[in-house]
Amino acid sequence: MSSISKLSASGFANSATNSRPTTRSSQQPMCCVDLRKRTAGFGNPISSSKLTVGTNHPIKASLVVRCSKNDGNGSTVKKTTLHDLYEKEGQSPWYDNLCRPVTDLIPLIESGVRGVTSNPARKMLHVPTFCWLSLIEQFLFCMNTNIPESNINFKELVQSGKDIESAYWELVVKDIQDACKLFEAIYDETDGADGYVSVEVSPRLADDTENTIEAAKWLHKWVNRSNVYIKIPATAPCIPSIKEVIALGISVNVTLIFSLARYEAVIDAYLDGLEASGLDDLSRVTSVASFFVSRVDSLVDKMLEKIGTPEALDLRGKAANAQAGLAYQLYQKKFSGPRWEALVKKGAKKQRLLWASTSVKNPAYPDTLYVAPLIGPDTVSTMPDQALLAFLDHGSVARTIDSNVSEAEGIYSALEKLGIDWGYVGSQLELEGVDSFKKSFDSLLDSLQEKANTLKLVSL
Ligand SMILES: O=C(CO)[C@@H](O)[C@H](O)[C@H](O)[C@H](O)COP(=O)(O)O
Repeated sequence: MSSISKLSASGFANSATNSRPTTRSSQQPMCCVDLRKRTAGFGNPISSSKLTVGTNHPIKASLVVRCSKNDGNGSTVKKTTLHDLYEKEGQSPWYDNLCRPVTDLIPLIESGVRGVTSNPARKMLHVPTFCWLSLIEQFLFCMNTNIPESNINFKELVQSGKDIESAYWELVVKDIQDACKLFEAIYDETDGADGYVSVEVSPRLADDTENTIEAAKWLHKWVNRSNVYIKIPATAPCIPSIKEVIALGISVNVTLIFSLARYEAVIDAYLDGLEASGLDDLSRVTSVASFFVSRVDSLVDKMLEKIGTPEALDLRGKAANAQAGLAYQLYQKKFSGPRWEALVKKGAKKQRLLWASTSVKNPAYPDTLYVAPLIGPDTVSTMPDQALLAFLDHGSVARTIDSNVSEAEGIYSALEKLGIDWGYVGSQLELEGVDSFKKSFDSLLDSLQEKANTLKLVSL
């Protein structure tokens, strides 16, 4: 058996024996409200059945169609593996692609999606034929193809003299607010534990402690929704920003975490922030720690191939999930004991681990490799289109995240013995992650500027 098929057959995709007994497994899906009513007030709601950039996109289209089949249009909503994931195992499936129009999220929510993450950046899929489009790219695509692009009139913004970055934020904030409205029911039903929409501060601030704090305050105030997560990267300069922002009572999605050492610093920043906050009730300040998975394998696999021994080659495709398993152990350790119990008395909620970068980059690997082996209570898995589609189609739901801790420990130290420096892996991926987010952000602003120049010329 190849190392890869072994992985799915046993390894971290092991079927678990320690499933959490659930009190909700026999209930209906949590969010059965008529979500279409929630789009009232969007100004210019765009029907999800209409031809849009979202549904022009092949995988996104299949996902929306797949989920729409689940929409009983008034009749009972069918249960999916996403509902099972939450109800039986306590993991929240989120959608890693806040899309335009946000009404495309409705069938996904009805199919069990419980939150959404968004990126300012273009995310190149490591498959040569297409890429995901960021919100702004979708916006530009709509403008260029005469599809109603937004309720915000970009032309008017430009003509009123708005600079491009301000116009960018106007567009993004409106989408985030609309998406927040769609997830409000889940947020309310779970008393603020779930149903979040994330929006990231400018990636240009990743090495700027003070301005990240200011940007988070400004964005939080502007979006003005209880269920928004302000995304802050886990770079060394932003660790103190996270503490400060949490202390101010702002909920945070800490992103770009690639190593156990940095993850521990992130948890400490959350705990320090809660302790420093003057709030009597901490129940409304929540956080997720976004631990990236597939990118770890992409880098470590290359290093293993360079080493080239049979032992090294056999460890390909295993580093990311082994490290993630150990992160879950750390999570359990840090959110227990006297320090944590003191915060619980004031209503504090655990900072949930969120698995990000869950799409498979090596087509030889099983398509649910970064979802199925990482299932555990009080976690979130944010899945882009193809991972979500794969999991809906043939995902198996069982607690796997701690079903074989000693195997995870064994793999982690075997990799170390082979010369894989986990410190290097973490810092290299962080560097690449921050850099690519910055570059994409800059190129998006350039594209918007180009569009603005054309509009100005047209209006002269
Ligand atoms: O919000 C988050 C994590 O906080 C996610 O959107 C996260 O940025 C994405 O999962 C990653 O950027 C996707 O990474 P990848 O699949 O391109 O490696």
